[in-house]
Amino acid sequence: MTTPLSTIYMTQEQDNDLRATIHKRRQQRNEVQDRQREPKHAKSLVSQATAAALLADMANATGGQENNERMPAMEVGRNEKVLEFSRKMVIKEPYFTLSDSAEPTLRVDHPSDLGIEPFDVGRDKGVECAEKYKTKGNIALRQGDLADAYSCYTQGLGIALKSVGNDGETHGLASDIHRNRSHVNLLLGRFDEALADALSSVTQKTSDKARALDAKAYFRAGCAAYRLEDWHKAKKYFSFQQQLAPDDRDAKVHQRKTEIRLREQAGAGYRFEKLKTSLSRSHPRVDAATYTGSTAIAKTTSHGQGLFATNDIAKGDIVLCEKAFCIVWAHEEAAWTTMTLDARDERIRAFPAGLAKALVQKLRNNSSQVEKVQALFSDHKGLDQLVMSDGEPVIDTFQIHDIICRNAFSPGAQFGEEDVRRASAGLWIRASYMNHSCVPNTEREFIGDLMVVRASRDVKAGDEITHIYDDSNDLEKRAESLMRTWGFVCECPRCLAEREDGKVLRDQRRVLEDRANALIERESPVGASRLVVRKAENLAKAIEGTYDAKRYEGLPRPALMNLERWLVAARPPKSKSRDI
Ligand SMILES: C[S@@+](CC[C@H](N)C(=O)[O-])C[C@H]1O[C@@H](n2cnc3c(N)ncnc32)[C@H](O)[C@@H]1O
Repeated sequence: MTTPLSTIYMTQEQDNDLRATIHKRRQQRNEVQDRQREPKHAKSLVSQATAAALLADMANATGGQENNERMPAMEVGRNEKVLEFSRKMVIKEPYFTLSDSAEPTLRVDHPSDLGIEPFDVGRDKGVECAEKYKTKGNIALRQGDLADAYSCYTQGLGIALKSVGNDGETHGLASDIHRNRSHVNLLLGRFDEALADALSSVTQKTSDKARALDAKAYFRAGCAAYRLEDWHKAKKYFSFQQQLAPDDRDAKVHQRKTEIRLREQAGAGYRFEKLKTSLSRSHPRVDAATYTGSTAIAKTTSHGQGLFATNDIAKGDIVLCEKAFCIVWAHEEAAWTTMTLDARDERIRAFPAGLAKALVQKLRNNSSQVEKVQALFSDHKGLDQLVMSDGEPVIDTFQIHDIICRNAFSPGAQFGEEDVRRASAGLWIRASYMNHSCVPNTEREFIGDLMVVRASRDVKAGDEITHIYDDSNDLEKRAESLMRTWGFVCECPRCLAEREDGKVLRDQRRVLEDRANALIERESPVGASRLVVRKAENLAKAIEGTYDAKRYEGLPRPALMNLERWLVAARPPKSKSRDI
């Protein structure tokens, strides 16, 4: 990435302040940790516990607050209320604890530790009960309460499915609920289940009504597959929809869109200009497929896995185009940076916590996507296969933290100013396999969340595809950043040559480069006087002189690049030079 995502440079004073705060917090937490907690058994709470009562109870038990004072609803991140007071919560192995600022807190270690008491629809049994849940779900959906709608449909479905086979009516009811829940799942971003629900709802009956409902189900299946970027499946389901509802315009539009995605996936047909014009602050994500190009993931000799060219790629050609797996833009509500102190090396780093949250949520919602993220490089090994618990994938958030630190990219400030506190960050899975080189063979640009990687020189089949993680010309700064953010020492030919130069020569080159940059900034190349051009030429010669011809054979001379560009623009064409 051009700007390392998780490296922040602070003054010594800021660093000390932050460390002091963290150590104070740790101490406070250690002090309160030994205080007696009030463990309570779940059963003693559940019977009468609404969230409000539970929280008030907790406040009394731990904080000694007044009876009428209620704890605020549990906070996650920034004042985000996740417990609703209208619902009954059940907490497995509940216990109260004190936060690091000694506030009474309810501790839940995993989302599956928190259950929501089912809605009660009265004494009805069987089909009537399922019907009531369906109606309640429909009302919740109309009111935009997706969580309640989901919960009602799920309960209704559980009952309806048990009655399948007894009579056709009940089967129809299960289909209806599956179809409705598929819609809710699409809205909730739960695409795996949306797809499964949609397909389960298909009746294959031949009445007009049944065909219309099946068309709707296939539409939802197509949309879910589209969002999972499974274009072949999406095309199949949209075509089933079209067969059942030939006049449906939506089906045609989606079918056409999916065909465009398939062409993009095959590498024939990105319309970059159109994609650029489709972007805005409110629509910062492109509707496009990923093209993995002539690339394959394989083991490198010394730095884990890498990306390799499977064909020759000419300079300027596309190596790969990848849509972000998950991205949070700086201007979005979800953007949020935290400072983390890594216990492994005691370093403080800025971390895109908003991206971590969005990624964990996406994975929890779609277990089919978990393993390809877990397979990405991280120091904290975590889980290497999908583990399910209570129907949900287990996500090791420490592993996700590490994966983000090592693999996330910054797509640049495409929609306004950014700073370290609110910076755009995303995860591109295929591109994550590209290792670093200070003499890379690719360069990249972003169109919204589409990363376009092109060859910056000719690449031969079998070559490793690399990009530059930190493009500083200063060896020390670059090495520090590569170690701090990605944990390795670069052994590329450029680093070896610069190390061999020694500090004195490198410093000398840097002074000359600074002078060259100052000249470039001061003087426009257009109409520059001969004196200034001569000065620039002398500087270029001096910089060139710091590069040992043998040591730098075949290597770029980055300290010269800006000045050379300036000289090309400044040197007057031959016809004019006669006039001077
Ligand atoms: C984004 S991942 C690259 C893919 C990774 N090699 C893998 O096995 O999946 C970044 C990590 O790869 C390793 N890496 C990348 N470039 C390297 C290089 N030039 N030399 C040594 N290790 C490198 C470092 O461990 C770094 O943290």
